[in-house]
Amino acid sequence: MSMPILVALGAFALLFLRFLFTFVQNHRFAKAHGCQEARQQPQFERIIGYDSFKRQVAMSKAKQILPDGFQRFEDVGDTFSLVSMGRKFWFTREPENVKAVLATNFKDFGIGRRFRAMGPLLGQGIFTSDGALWEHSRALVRPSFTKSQVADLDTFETHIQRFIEKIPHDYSTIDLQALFFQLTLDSATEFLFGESVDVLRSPPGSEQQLFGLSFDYAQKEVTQRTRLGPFVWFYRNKEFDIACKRVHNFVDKFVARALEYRRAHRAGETTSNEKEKGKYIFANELALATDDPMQIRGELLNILLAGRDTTAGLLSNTFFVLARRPDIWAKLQNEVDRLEGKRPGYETLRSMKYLKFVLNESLRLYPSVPGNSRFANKATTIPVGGGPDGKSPIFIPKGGTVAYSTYSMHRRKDLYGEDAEEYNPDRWEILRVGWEYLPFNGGPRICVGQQFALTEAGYTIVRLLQKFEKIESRDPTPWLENLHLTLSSGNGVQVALFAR
Ligand code: HEM
Repeated sequence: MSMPILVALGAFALLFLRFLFTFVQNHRFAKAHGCQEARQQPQFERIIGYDSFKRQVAMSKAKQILPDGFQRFEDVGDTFSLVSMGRKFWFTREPENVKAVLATNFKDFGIGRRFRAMGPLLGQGIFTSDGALWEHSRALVRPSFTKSQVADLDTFETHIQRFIEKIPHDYSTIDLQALFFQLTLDSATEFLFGESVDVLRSPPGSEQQLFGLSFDYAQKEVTQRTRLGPFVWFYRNKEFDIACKRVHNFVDKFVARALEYRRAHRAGETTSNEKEKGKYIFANELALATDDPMQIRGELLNILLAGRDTTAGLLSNTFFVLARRPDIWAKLQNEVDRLEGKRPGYETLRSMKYLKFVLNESLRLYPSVPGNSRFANKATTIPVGGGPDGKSPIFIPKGGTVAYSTYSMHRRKDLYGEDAEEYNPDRWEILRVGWEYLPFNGGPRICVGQQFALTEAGYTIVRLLQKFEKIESRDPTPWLENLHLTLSSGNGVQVALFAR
């Protein structure tokens, strides 16, 4: 036998032995933990699982990924496995499983190769990193989200006024969703960079507008890159590269300013930038903690991505419903009118009960992040879903993916009652929730911007209801999903608003 054949046979034998060893080890581990198999999504075959991939693509085109996923849970069970493009997934909408993945067994799971798809746009930062890098990012970013920093409503008011100026006074139709995305870009950049890109006012073709368009484009491409998995290495798109470059060049000016702030701060000087504004600037605070320009840029873009579309989606989905539900609009207006036209502060917003119910209910039926997944770093388990009664733990091998659907969990009738799919803010009068309600995630990676988002969304709703008497839907179609990394309304929010 020739040498190359001997080497090949040796390698094959080693691989086989390794496979056998892992198989026996996994089997023992699963048995010791009382694990049983999860239910299986019926499939044509479970080796490649092409049917599953095809269904996903078709549902995405029809804007039906979320209802289709919900129906699968209804048909197969609250936890099931399926194979798609050669990879096995465990899908779940069981609060106990989600809690295990995000909190109890947090160290057993990671975010996988998020950086691979998102790195070219976002770089390394809190959202794209794992392990020690993530811990470092989280520690860097966390102090910037205290109450005093997220409650800068004076600055936000200027953006709201620019937003209101864009609403026609002749009752003609406007897509509020497009405006909400501009509003949240303006306010997020103000908080992060110390200077808003002001897309609500900047002229077409301006540097600010180009930044907004490039960021939007690159973000959509990131969704596409995420779907491609390891095949992303073979995927080239020049426009994406140009968009990333534009975004980086734009942000780097603010990074340089922040580093100048650091130098001045250390020298005991005040920069003209800080003197002028005298306000909290996230980039500057980061620069006090690190002088690495790539890390500052990365964290800024990570937070822009995590915070901007999510809040715009929440506002859009809420106004989509409000335009069709005069009863809810009237109740909300009743509460808003108790302010007698005054601008609400942070504490006032927190005390507005019905406003809170409306936000809770929007995030229940239309969670801005409707699904997510985690990847096992080592052999582990999730507590329920195995065996014929679905009560046994399930074994998850190293590299296995657990995908959880917040959208489907939030619509379970056994958790929320027979009217689970109805928009009813009043349910929050008595509803007490734990892991079955998870719009902001849970465990160590819980959303850092939760209070920021709820304050901004609540303030926007109050100011719009103070300005407008009535809202009218100009779109007869039912709600459809617009699902990229986050969720918004597929047909936008086509309405007319009637000033008081
Ligand atoms: C309605 C609005 C929002 C919703 C529903 C929301 C939801 C979420 C969810 C579900 C996650 C977990 C993602 C994951 O682990 O894969 C998350 C993470 C995060 N969110 Fe939010 N978010 C919102 C607004 C914001 C805002 C306004 C900011 C900042 C200004 C923000 C900053 C972050 C950051 C930095 C993370 C990553 C945390 C980490 O990995 O440690 N979010 N958010």
